[in-house]
Amino acid sequence: MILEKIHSPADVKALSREETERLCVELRRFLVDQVSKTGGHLASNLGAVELTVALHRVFDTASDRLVFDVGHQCYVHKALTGRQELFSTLRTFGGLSGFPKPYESGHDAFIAGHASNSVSVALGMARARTLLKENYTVIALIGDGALTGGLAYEGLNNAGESGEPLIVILNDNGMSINPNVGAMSNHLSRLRTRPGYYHFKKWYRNALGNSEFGMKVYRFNHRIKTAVKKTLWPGSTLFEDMGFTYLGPVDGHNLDRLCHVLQWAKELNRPVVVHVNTIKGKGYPFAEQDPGKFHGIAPFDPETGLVKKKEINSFSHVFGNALTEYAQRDGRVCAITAAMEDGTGLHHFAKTLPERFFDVGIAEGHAVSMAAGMAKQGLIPVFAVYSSFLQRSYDMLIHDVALSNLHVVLAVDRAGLVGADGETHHGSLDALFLPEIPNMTVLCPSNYAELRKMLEQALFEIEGPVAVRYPRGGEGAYRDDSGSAPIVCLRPGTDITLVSYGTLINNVLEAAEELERQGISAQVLKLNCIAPMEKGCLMRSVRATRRLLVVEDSFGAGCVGQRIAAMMAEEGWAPEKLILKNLGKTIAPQGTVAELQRSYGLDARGIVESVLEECR
Ligand SMILES: Cc1ncc(C[n+]2csc(CCOP(=O)(O)OP(=O)(O)O)c2C)c(N)n1
Ligand SMILES: CC(=O)[C@@H](O)[C@H](O)COP(=O)(O)O
Ligand SMILES: [Mg+2]
Repeated sequence: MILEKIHSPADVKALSREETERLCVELRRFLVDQVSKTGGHLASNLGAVELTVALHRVFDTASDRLVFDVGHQCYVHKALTGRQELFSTLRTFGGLSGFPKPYESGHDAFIAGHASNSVSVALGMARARTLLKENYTVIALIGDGALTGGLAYEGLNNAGESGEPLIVILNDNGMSINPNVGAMSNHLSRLRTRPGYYHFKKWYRNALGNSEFGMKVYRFNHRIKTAVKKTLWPGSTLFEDMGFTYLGPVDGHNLDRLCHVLQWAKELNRPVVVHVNTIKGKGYPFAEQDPGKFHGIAPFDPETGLVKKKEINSFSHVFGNALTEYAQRDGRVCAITAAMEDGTGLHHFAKTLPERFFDVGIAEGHAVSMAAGMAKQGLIPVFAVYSSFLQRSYDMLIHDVALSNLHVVLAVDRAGLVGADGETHHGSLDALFLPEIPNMTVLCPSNYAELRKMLEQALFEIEGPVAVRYPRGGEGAYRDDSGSAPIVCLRPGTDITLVSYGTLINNVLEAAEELERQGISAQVLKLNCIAPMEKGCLMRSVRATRRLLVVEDSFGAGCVGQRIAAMMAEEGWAPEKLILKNLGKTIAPQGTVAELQRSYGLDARGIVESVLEECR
């Protein structure tokens, strides 16, 4: 086994050509084997095997800076940079992250998780290198999906004009999670089919020779070359028009070509785009056939490609089906996704009502502004989006939606702790920033029945912007429809008021039962609506029990508990005891949701312990 002997990129560089080919075969086997046990982002990594090996043959990631976009395709990089043995812990609590983490290794240049920032980060690094008179190469590795995000164009716009030596590698597999969308994707498809251009450039470069003089002539003859190229291949690439040297398209599974083109890009010493064609899922037939399913997959049987755990229903599925039903009832209802059709449960809607389904690419800010335009002209747009990705749209929510009080509906999926994706993906902010937005209503279903009902209210009863937020996964034991009141009392009690919203109410109810066994009578209030907040019921309850505990899986500053406390203070009153259980100032790591809730004391046991500590 060659892979076993790879402990650092130096070992990769020392391999013969034939050994390197074998390494790629072993890496694919390793990926399928490991990810089948832990789950993870398989298809993108399978597609990037040769590209990552080539990067480690040509560059030195200990000093050169390799900036991953999204970072879900970093597994091979991790395996080649001394972290092979940690793969059994991939995406688990305290284990190896599925994304680049500088705290894990100096080879991880920058944190990643959200798409489209790599060119901007890389340009920042390149500027730092130049100003500090240092000498290393900066590389942004961005997928064609991530290239649908507006931020990527801000980076390219600035980088192309800067003249700053920088390499942007475009890993083009025609796929985002679902097939890629948009005009840029079409432009890339056209480029993919003109390999002759790469060969012309290669010939031209070879004709000048590899000497220092030849390279100088190559660099300085840029204009002549461009003129010849324009005659032979009319129509330049967008990248060239933006000031980059464009190399490609290159077969991303041909190691020799990859190493050649990367070396060449390095020597050019200017802004370069290397366009690499890859196949998502390459080498594992199940993933090649269905790259969407293997983009991010739960543990599976490598022999059959079947997921081990039976698929359970989820909030996302219930949302998607309910929205389709409501849209069939009212022709104004439209669905918008930012490249998350499957994850947000919108596939059924997309198939049933394709003319009212809009996948805008990884463009959350655009999605919100487009929804605003739709709402202004009489449609009822629903933007289904993961909580942490909605952070990208903050100003659009205020400027384009809230200021005009437009009826845009946000279906905020993955609200709260999400689990194995970790730091970058937890929805720990939406319960803080959405209620702050003027005119915004924020509804918090605790189960499927409530989600269906609240979505209907959001669409047809409530005016202005409305968010319905729900977590990753499924409902818990609490399945009643608690009714339409903004706050409902689920359990009477006299010693303390326990407050929560969403599925965390399950933990609170469990805690209340345990407290009763221990002689403490806890009143349980469930917030169906966290904005605007209804104060009457809360005030009455806490005035009676004198003690208040609020449980949330959000950051502490500005959380619902703090807002309740502020509201009471405004009334000139405060509870004798106020216990706020949340994520505090910390960024929650990866792990199962149960493990994370345990570690923050947000589970029933943690709630009981806090109450006993404070109330005894
Ligand atoms: C801001 C943001 N929105 C959505 C996502 C979810 N997401 C993760 S990977 C991905 C597709 C990326 O496609 P591409 O960059 O082409 O990489 P590939 O998986 O094809 O290798 C999406 C939509 C994200 N990570 N960040
Ligand atoms: C890399 C990325 O951002 C997505 O693939 C994300 O991991 C999806 O998460 P879910 O598994 O919750 O859909
Ligand atoms: Mg892609």
